[in-house]
Amino acid sequence: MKVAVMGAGAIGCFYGGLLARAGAAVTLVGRAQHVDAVRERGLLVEMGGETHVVPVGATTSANGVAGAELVLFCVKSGDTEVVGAEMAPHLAHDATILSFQNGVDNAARLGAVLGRLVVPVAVYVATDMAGPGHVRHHGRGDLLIGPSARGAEILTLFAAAGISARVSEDAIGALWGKLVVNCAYNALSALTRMPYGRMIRQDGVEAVMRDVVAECRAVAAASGVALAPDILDAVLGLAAMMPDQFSSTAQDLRRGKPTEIDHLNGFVVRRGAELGVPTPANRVLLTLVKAAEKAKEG
Ligand SMILES: NC(=O)C1=CN([C@@H]2O[C@H](COP(=O)(O)OP(=O)(O)OC[C@H]3O[C@@H](n4cnc5c(N)ncnc54)[C@H](OP(=O)(O)O)[C@@H]3O)[C@@H](O)[C@H]2O)C=CC1
Ligand SMILES: CC(C)(CO)C(=O)C(=O)O
Repeated sequence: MKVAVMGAGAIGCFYGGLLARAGAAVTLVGRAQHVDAVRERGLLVEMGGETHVVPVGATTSANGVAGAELVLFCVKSGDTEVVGAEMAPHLAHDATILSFQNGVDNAARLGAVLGRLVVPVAVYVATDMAGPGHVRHHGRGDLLIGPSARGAEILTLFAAAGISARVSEDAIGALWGKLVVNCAYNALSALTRMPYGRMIRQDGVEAVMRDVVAECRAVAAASGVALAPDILDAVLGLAAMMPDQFSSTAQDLRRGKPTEIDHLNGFVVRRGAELGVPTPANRVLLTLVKAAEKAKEG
């Protein structure tokens, strides 16, 4: 299967790199600094104490998706519409498009831009970019993929690359579960500039997290989504599992990059307003992160 990765960052380089290493024909579409490095010496995939040098196609142009049967869509949530529109004219009519993004509505939003089905994927991994064309794996890697006509073929491709994946009717439900975790941790870690272990021990923080989760539950229920009954325990337990982790929102803010907060707490606030469900705790976190994004602009 010919594969294209739209958005060669931490997620795109990791999964694109694993597929290419297993022999798939992969093209990464990314920014010039990554594309230049990959063309010069291959993609570096650092995992399990080893660094693999993976030869893989790379381009800065959205026409890199042309002819791909499978497209992994890996840009941040705020870029979905713009990047979707860039790649739309180049897509094969029968390409299968997988949204490898956090947030619960990226596949639907991209599908609206492209006028076709986009398959949601819940991505359970921790990766980051260590430098140009150099991705680093920190844990997990398994995928829950929504149904598509090519589901079996995709699983075979991923299995050959050592990627653990399964097809599920409930990928969106799984993304809601991730959303609740993100709503509870991302903004608070960004605003306190603390990793989860320290953050949750601060006075009042756990109580705020409980309020955030309760609001997410109410919005999910009003949306017809049943979250796991033990979601609160799972959320609170994550701090002990990842005590040194800073949220991606904290990392984005520190680097002066736009965060995905509009698609995390922001999504819950918007959906709550549509459904008449109050979301004051999520709204405060959203407002403070949006204001903090502006702080660097002076
Ligand atoms: N990293 C992780 O461990 C996990 C991430 N996710 C989710 O995966 C998604 C992707 O995250 P992640 O990979 O970390 O993000 P990154 O920012 O590392 O990767 C996205 C890349 O796409 C690039 N890009 C944006 N627009 C274009 C364009 N028009 N043409 C070419 N390249 C473009 C970005 O460049 P630029 O920054 O210059 O715009 C960036 O390099 C997010 O929704 C995230 O929440 C989910 C699970 C874990
Ligand atoms: C799971 C969590 C909260 C881990 O940091 C994450 O997805 C993020 O930082 O965006």
